[in-house]
Amino acid sequence: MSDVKEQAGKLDGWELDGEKLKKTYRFDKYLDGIQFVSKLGVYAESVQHHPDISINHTNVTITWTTFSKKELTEKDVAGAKAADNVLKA
Ligand SMILES: C[C@H](O)[C@H](O)[C@H]1CNC2=NC(N)=NC(=O)C2=N1
Repeated sequence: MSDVKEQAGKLDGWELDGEKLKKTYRFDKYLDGIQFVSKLGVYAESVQHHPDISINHTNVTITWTTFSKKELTEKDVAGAKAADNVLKA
């Protein structure tokens, strides 16, 4: 297994699915999820690496992959960590 995937496998609550890293965050309130997405969007712009985001009422699913390379990269692992940190901030 690649180094990146080994790192990905150690992340809390993140599911490794092929070349994708996925996690669903569940919020009590709809606008809490929206605020989380907004903050993560600021991060994504700052590093020019953007996750797929699916909002289903109070559940927000974040999927990281590097589409230009069609594979999981260190940027995706960093993005997953950043998403968890955004939640704590
Ligand atoms: C030019 C720009 O940096 C690229 O198009 C970036 C933008 N954000 C990106 N985000 C992700 N997830 N994968 C990419 O390959 C990617 N490419």
